[in-house]
Amino acid sequence: MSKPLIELKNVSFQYENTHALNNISFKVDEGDFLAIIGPNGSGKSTLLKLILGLEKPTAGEIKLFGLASNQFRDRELIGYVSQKSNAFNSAFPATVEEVVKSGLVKKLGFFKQIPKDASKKAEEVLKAVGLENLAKRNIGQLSGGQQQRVFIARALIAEPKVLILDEPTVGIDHENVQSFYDMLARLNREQNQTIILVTHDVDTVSNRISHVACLNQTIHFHGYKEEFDTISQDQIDALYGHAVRKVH
Ligand SMILES: Nc1ncnc2c1ncn2[C@@H]1O[C@H](COP(=O)(O)OP(=O)(O)OP(=O)(O)O)[C@@H](O)[C@H]1O
Repeated sequence: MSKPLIELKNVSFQYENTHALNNISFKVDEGDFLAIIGPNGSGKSTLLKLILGLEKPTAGEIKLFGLASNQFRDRELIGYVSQKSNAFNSAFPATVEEVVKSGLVKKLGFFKQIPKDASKKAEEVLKAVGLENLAKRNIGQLSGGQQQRVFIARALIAEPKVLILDEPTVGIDHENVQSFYDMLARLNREQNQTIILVTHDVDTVSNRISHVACLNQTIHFHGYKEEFDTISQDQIDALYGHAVRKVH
């Protein structure tokens, strides 16, 4: 069997005054679409920071592509889109295509030339996120939801094995949230793109994901989405208050 792409074993993390994560263990295999859910302050962003190597665990072990996190060098294999990406004003002087191509800089290094087939690759990833007709448009003239798709395309052009998204639908209206998650589900299904998604939209996203992790300092549930469906709303309320709604 192939190695998990990401594996956490008994990971804990402490900020100076806050014990943010306690004894977290789970793994992500190729092709998984994992939603991490939990109330505000439950440690979701901290967990992503640890996976991205921006913070080191206080205890426990993180393995990326079978290697201990501190020995892992191919950081471009992990694409990341933060929750505040969609913040260009209408005068920002770059086209959608240019923003997407800038995603190659991380992969190639700052001084390498952008390859000749970059435009073709940009076209492919823009198609994957459903924005092929907006390549020449100024980025600032796109809606928040469209800008967020551009940032996903920008991450995808570097061909990451894992795509990590931190609350990507913040500020996007309900209708566009649906089609945004459809787009992610297509990437996962048709291109076997492994996705880790931090979200509060568990009801909207639940029929598109393969796994769920419920986090509140520690992992209260991790498993297949079908198992998650068997947990009652009362049990979820006990853990999260009313922060998480499950709708079948
Ligand atoms: N840089 C920091 N220094 C000290 N404490 C921090 C820092 N960042 C986060 N914390 C604390 O760690 C805990 C977890 O925060 P984190 O941002 O990971 O939660 P979250 O689940 O992502 O929250 P939200 O849903 O509000 O984004 C919180 O108690 C928070 O106040």
